[in-house]
Amino acid sequence: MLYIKVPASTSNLGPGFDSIGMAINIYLELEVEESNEWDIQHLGEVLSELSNDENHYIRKMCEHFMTHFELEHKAFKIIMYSDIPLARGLGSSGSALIASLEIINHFYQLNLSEEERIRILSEIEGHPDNVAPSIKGGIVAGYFNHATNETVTLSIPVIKWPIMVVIPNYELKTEEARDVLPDNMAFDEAVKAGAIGNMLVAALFAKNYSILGKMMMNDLYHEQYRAHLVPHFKRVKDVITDNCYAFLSGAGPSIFIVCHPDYYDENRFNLLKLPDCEVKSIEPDQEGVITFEKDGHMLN
Ligand SMILES: Nc1ncnc2c1ncn2[C@@H]1O[C@H](COP(=O)(O)OP(=O)(O)OP(=O)(O)O)[C@@H](O)[C@H]1O
Ligand SMILES: N[C@@H](CCO)C(=O)O
Repeated sequence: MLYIKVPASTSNLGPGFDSIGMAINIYLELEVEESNEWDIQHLGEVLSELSNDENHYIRKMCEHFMTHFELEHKAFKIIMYSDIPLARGLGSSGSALIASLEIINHFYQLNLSEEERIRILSEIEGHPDNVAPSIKGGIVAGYFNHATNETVTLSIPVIKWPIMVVIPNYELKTEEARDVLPDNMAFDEAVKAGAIGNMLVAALFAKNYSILGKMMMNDLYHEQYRAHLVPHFKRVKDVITDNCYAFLSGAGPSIFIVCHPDYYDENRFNLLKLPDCEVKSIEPDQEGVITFEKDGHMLN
């Protein structure tokens, strides 16, 4: 029996659009074995609405990889549990994609390296900021070069201040949140946006979380275009104090909060009063995806 555990991710960290993400301690777990026919079972609430037919994303991606690598098609029995809410900007599709490639890598003994898996999956997603951190763990900066089909990634020290995520009770599909982005950006605006992103990375390495927070809240690439899709974003910004910083997690609608330790309790309490959302205290996941063979079931 193959066991796979994939962390969720928050991407962009504000101005690191499509290129910086962090793995977090919310997980997708799977038990997988070869079978005569496809059989996908969902445990728990989060995945309960998903179909288990041929349109299931993990099945579709496994079949895609079998064709891509010119492999004889196999079927699998999968039992799956997830705490990663779907279409909330916490990388659920990236985690499912990683699980699919882990299955193929294991059962066909492809021995794909970590870098190779990140490259293959970044090409499918179009950007590495969910899959790279969920594979490597921690915060990862990545660049996917569409022209040469290469990916470069490097790890960055994780944030030491407390973090929370506000998860609204509605979905926002990444596709919809990308459709509202502009096709072009003026040169001077792009220079400013890049400088803010550079300062974000410098602040992470310098562990200067006040500057980090300010940079997180100064994104020019995507938040202004997506804000109308996430009414909770303004409500969150209205209740947090000056030492607490908020950015849109991935494509939204979840909102990520990084908070000075002395102000954490007060801010958490205020956020808990907001209607129609869940507030979770979380931590970075430092391990990334885990895959191993085992006897018997762990999920039931
Ligand atoms: N474990 C899973 N099994 C099957 N399909 C999944 C799974 N997780 C996610 N999906 C599919 O991915 C869709 C959500 O993908 P989408 O890219 O819109 O959001 P996200 O990945 O949660 O957010 P973001 O990319 O902004 O971080 C779900 O509606 C579902 O179809
Ligand atoms: N960087 C991506 C993450 C969502 O997959 C975005 O913001 O659209």
